[in-house]
Amino acid sequence: MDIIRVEGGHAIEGSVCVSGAKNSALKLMAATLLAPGKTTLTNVPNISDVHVMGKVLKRMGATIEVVDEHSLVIDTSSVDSWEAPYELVAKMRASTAVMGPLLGRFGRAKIAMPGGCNLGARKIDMHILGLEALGVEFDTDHGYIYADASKGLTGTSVTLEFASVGATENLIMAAVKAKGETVIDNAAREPEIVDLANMLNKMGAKITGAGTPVVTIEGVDELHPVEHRVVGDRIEAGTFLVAGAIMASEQGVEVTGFNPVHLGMVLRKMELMGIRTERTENGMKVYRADRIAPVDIQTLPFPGFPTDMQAQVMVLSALADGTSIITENIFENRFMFASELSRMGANIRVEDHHALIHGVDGFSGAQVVSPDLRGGAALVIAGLIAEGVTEVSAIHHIYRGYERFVEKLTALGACVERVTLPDSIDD
Ligand SMILES: CC(=O)N[C@H]1[C@@H](OP(=O)(O)OP(=O)(O)OC[C@H]2O[C@@H](n3ccc(=O)[nH]c3=O)[C@H](O)[C@@H]2O)O[C@H](CO)[C@@H](O)[C@@H]1O
Ligand SMILES: C=C(OP(=O)(O)O)C(=O)O
Repeated sequence: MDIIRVEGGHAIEGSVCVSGAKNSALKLMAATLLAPGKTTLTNVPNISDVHVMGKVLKRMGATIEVVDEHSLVIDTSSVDSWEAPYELVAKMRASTAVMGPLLGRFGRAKIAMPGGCNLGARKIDMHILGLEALGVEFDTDHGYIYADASKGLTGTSVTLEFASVGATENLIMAAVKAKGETVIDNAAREPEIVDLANMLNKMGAKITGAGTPVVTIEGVDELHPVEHRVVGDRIEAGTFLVAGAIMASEQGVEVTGFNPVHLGMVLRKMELMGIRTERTENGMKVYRADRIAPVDIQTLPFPGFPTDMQAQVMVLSALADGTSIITENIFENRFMFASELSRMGANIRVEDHHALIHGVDGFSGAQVVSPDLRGGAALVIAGLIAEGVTEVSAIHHIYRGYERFVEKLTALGACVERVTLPDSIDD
């Protein structure tokens, strides 16, 4: 079993460059299915979720050439299967992003039903309702969804009940090949959706309005392969900014490789907490806060505060002078992290989707378990300032979305290592 061991109390400084965004790269990889031929993706993060999406595409008959650690050439010309199997969907829910492209190109898809995960039920009913409006017929059998668009996809108007990222993406990727115009109202506006639309437009799609609540897609007959660079990971950037806010030396920590505009609400809340950040030529610099002010945050779809930054910012609020309140509106079960942070001395009371966080003077190192991807990363960050040693287990969650997390922190001067523990005699 591998764990991440952190010795607290070492200041960090210097510059860290974030990788390409997981939440964009996965969808861009799925979108290559729409353009038979070789699409080149650069700035692809080397993380386990990307490896899983690679396996999904290869199972369908795609070939993937790894040009270098961050560049992939994906050839989808010989794809001859339309199935995302259970063992891969169970590993990564974002495998469902192949549904829209498969329907767009082949008119059919067989996708294992994703089921819930440690964040909540995570249904895909909105994906299905939207695709049905485009003319897709659905059937479910033995845990699989069978989607059939053999009668063709026809442009339509879809109003999403909630601005779902995944539903918006699947609808866009199907609608690019539909006959006529599709309008998605109450579309999600995340920067990763804009990245997807940009790549699809380069491929020949006609999408306007991505990044606004109304996305319009004029269907086309064919898409062609392109070269595209994955947008920088705003959530990884935010994670390192939080690390700097609690442990930077006087020089501060610079985070590069992302667009600060994508972190607008996070930076605003950090400012309200008394954390000083400044724009640099290539990103943002953050300085350690002597005193952190309590804050009131609620997670919302972009441009609201991202749920994927909730755990990291809870670390800051747990050290504030006063009581903060964090409301989680996106996932019903995203406070598992709070009880792990409490093992390190945090004072947090969770009631439904609200967390009341009474600031404490410091954390004490402890053995804790990553409850999920962002919670795991946040525990490592908390360990940077904790007194003594923190050992974080279940770190496979962290490696789903953070490339070289330990190495990047170590390069900043943190005392962090990945350790393989011998099997216990009880195993
Ligand atoms: C791989 C990826 O890009 N993941 C991101 C994506 O997840 P994902 O695309 O799954 O998130 P959604 O925006 O779709 O989901 C938000 C909420 O809507 C619910 N819902 C969604 C679809 C549906 O058909 N029915 C339904 O009830 C979900 O259970 C959840 O409670 O956006 C989330 C919200 O910004 C981020 O936290 C995830 O990191
Ligand atoms: C929730 C996340 O991802 P996923 O949707 O892949 O589980 C995340 O990136 O924090």
